Amino acid sequence: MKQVTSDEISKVLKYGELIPQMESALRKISSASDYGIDQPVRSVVRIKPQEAALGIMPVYCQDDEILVTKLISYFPNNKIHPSHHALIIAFNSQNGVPIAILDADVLTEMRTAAASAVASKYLAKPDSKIMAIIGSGVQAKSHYYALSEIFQFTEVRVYSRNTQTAERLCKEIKGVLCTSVKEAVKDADIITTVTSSTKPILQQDWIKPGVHINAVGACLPDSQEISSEIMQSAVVYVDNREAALKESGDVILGKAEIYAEIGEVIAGSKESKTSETTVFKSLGLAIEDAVSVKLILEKLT
Ligand SMILES: NC(=O)C1=CN([C@@H]2O[C@H](COP(=O)(O)OP(=O)(O)OC[C@H]3O[C@@H](n4cnc5c(N)ncnc54)[C@H](O)[C@@H]3O)[C@@H](O)[C@H]2O)C=CC1
Ligand SMILES: O=C([O-])C1=[NH+]CCC1
Repeated sequence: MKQVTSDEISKVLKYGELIPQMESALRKISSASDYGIDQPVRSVVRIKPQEAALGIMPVYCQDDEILVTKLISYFPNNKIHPSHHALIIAFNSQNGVPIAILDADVLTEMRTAAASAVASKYLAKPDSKIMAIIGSGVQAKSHYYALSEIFQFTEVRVYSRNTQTAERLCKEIKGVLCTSVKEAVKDADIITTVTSSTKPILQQDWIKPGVHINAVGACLPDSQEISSEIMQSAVVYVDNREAALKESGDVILGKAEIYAEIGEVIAGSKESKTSETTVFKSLGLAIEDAVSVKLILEKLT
């Protein structure tokens, strides 16, 4: 069985190729049976003393002949180690023989940002110039690079609870360090929330009408990143309805109505309402991991 490290993945996985794969995966999952996809909503084990979780994410896709499962741990209070650790096992979809085990940290970082880039392509205004990133961890950085493949930003603003990592990120991406969420999001065209906050950090009064928001954190039913007021007034898109209704505190506690899955917009069966305030609630799907694995294994062989 092949072993693939995150270093190898960093070398071969490029947003230019990953973003189109994510677009295709998101379209397919919204018509899952047409592509022979079996993807249950992930199982999540809660580790209460550490306010942590372990997710198990299997998927089979007949169309792409892929069968994988990801295991991902989420320990948001980690100080020395990163907050997420992921492994993927890929099986031969004809005979079930394991073919590869992948360190999936970089993969998760990149495919999540690539999915937000796809959502932003459809839901944000094409001439979006100002991006605000809330959070300064792994996903903050990857979202800057992935969205920059689609948009020509003239200003990227960063606010985070951790000033040190926010400063470091700003230095790398030539971003503007902000001292509050309110300051960061003022007049922003695209806002990406990538925090481990469990309480809403983004308020309606601070945002420009017509902004597009990628709500990427708060992937548990008792966590929120976006205020209920925004969730109830914006047009809400999700990666997967079933998952959002089970896993997203922003949807469940925010009492949001889901307008569409992003895959329905890609397929043309639902509108991309770019003139309105839009939220893409991302939870992360096993099919996103699966198509990334396929791309990586093709590159490595
Ligand atoms: N939707 C998806 O597919 C995925 C979602 N995620 C989620 O995205 C979020 C970010 O993930 P990573 O970047 O890997 O985590 P990370 O641990 O590297 O970074 C979290 C960041 O949030 C900041 N933060 C925490 N509370 C904050 C607050 N109240 N205000 C401002 N900043 C705050 C921290 O300072 C840190 O910079 C997590 O909630 C994670 O579970 C992660 C992977 C996939
Ligand atoms: O899809 C994913 O890998 C994750 N979603 C939330 C935390 C990790």
